[in-house]
Amino acid sequence: MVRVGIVGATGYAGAELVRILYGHPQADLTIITSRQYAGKPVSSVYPAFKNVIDMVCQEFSINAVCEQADLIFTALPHKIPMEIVPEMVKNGKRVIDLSADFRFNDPEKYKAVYQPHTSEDLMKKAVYGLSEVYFNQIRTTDIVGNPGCYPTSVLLPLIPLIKAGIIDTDTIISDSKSGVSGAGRSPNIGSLYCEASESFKAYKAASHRHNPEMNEVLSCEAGKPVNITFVPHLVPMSRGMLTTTYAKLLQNQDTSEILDCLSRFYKDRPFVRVCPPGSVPSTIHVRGTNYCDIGAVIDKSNNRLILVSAIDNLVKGAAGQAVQNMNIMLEMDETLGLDSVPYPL
Ligand SMILES: NC(=O)C1=CN([C@@H]2O[C@H](COP(=O)(O)OP(=O)(O)OC[C@H]3O[C@@H](n4cnc5c(N)ncnc54)[C@H](OP(=O)(O)O)[C@@H]3O)[C@@H](O)[C@H]2O)C=CC1
Ligand SMILES: CC(=O)N[C@@H](CCC(=O)OP(=O)(O)O)C(=O)O
Repeated sequence: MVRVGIVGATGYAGAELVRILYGHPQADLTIITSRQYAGKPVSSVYPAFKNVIDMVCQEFSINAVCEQADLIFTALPHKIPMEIVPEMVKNGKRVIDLSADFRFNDPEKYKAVYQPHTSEDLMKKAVYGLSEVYFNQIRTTDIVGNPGCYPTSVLLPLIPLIKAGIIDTDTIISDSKSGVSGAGRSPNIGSLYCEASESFKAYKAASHRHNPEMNEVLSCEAGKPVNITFVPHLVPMSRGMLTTTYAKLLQNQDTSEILDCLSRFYKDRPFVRVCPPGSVPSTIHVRGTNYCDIGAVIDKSNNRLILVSAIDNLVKGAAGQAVQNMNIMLEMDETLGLDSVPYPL
């Protein structure tokens, strides 16, 4: 059993961590923190947990968290984890951070998107937690920068094909649609029912903060600079993310060669499911699960590949992938705590 703690347990990603870790057979959830709900049971914030998880939230303190947990999840807004995670690591703790603070390798890139980093050394040591791709590095690290939800859905279909030299990396366009929980639980006008329901909008076209995160990883995998065009959209559903990616093929491959390449790359990875020829994924089929479903179609008239990937932004896009990373770090079965049977609809 490993003692685990969650800092920021009452946000959407934190609550999803509570749900998954509470049911994890090898994790003992010992401490959950929140400033607003300190002293209150998490079930008073999320009534679905009533009589199941009535654990009380504590005020955050480094000492309390380090005393009570050996592996810590931080599910806080960007820019806060870099102030507290170094102290946790100094105390010998292993940390999985869900924010962007430990995702980048290059401090200048982090600074360009967020602000100057206050813990550059640790940032450089951290491993990017895209579980299927960085499995071996995750096993031995003390600090994981869990990927953003959009990057997870964009990178998983692209990386095998880039590594195989199948697509022209100068022609990549990704178009993602996210459920509203992607914006977190803090009140903001864009998440209001009247603003988000019965509407479907693009935002931050070619200027979203996840674009540099994707570019850094893709450039590293391609061994040359890759700059993709990325446009996120908000769709009126609470959770789920669908990404459609377009890229020119370098040769005249057919769909079965693309699907074979993806299937080979992910053959030992239980959470990536490659769709059969002629079908593409839907968010409903991954809802509440840690799966990333991927489908491929070729537009023969343009020799253009179309990849469609679906994840649940709160699970594979955040808490589920974080627990998958914990399993990998602790050399446990990757699927522990994440293997419940998906809802059929
Ligand atoms: N939502 C999603 O789909 C995804 C989220 N993430 C990342 O996960 C992290 C959490 O996101 P999400 O759950 O959506 O956000 P929420 O806004 O829903 O939750 C944020 C949490 O952090 C706590 N918090 C807020 N401000 C502070 C502060 N100044 N100091 C300490 N604690 C604070 C809040 O609790 P309290 O105010 O009570 O302390 C709350 O528990 C973010 O870094 C986000 O980028 C990553 C991928 C997907
Ligand atoms: C729908 C929506 O608003 N999504 C968020 C991104 C989701 C996310 O949590 O990304 P980080 O982990 O990098 O914060 C946004 O566009 O800002």
